Amino acid sequence: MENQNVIELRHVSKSFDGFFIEDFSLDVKKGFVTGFIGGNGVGKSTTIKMIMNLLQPDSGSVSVFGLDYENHEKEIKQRIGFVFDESVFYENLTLAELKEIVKRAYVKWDDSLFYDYVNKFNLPLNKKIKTFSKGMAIKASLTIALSHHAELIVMDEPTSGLDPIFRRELLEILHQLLQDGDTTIFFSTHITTDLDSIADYITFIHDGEHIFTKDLYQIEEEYAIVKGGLELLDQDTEQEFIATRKTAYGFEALTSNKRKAEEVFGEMALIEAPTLEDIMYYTKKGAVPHVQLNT
Ligand SMILES: Nc1ncnc2c1ncn2[C@@H]1O[C@H](COP(=O)(O)OP(=O)(O)OP(=O)(O)O)[C@@H](O)[C@H]1O
Repeated sequence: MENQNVIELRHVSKSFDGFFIEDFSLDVKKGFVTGFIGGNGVGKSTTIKMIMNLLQPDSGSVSVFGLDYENHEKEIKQRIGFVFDESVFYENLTLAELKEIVKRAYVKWDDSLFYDYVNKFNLPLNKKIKTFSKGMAIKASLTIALSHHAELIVMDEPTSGLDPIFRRELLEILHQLLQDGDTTIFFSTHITTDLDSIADYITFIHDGEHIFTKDLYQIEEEYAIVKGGLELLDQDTEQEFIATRKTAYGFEALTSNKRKAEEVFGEMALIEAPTLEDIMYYTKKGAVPHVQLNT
């Protein structure tokens, strides 16, 4: 049977001075959208660079389409469209000139698709790329990435620096790509609300550690924000929470065991669905176990 994971990281470690990813494993499922979330400096770009072979792990393995980079780099790169935040384009070129260079690298390059996106994004073909605004540069990067019928689209914060209208357009384009069949999309973002409408799975990384990959439904089933009076808190009940925030009026806390919280607190507390931002916020605060946030 064909492997249903397009990306597999196995026990990957990578360290920089003062930062490390250790024993990081990850599966990205074929044909789905996986949103990659986490705070600033937790290792998202580093992970994406390892997926793209722009950085090599110190140990562990990375495979894409079931292939390793050591023996299959060309084949893997043919099948990926990559969009990233930093401009590594040849900035003195125009988009038309850049296209002529890039198209030679891709067997499945499609000029008509390229011009469709250029028109859709209203991009100038004959202006130097260095004169592009940040949004235009991301649109240009996206245009290049989408013009060679890639099976996997990897994007490092594609929506950062984009206005809300284009962000919505981008999500629509991604929806269309998905309808065409087997395309897999993996992208990092800080704008977690973008994920509600498009992501099937969420991968959450914190301080170089893979906290979870879950589908949105599973997150809703397992995680909850619990709100109640301070009298409900004691050592035992607090153990249930990832982190607790106390105010003069009561507490608010995140649990990853919603059912247990319902059993323990019943009608005495409010039990609500958390946002992805809530999960990120409390996980960061709870990195020291059972931390109390007195605000
Ligand atoms: N080439 C490098 N040399 C040294 N340190 C690096 C290098 N690349 C990344 N780092 C460090 O690794 C850590 C993780 O960085 P990374 O860019 O992966 O985070 P991120 O999750 O993408 O953050 P952000 O959301 O802010 O872009 C940071 O502390 C960063 O300074």
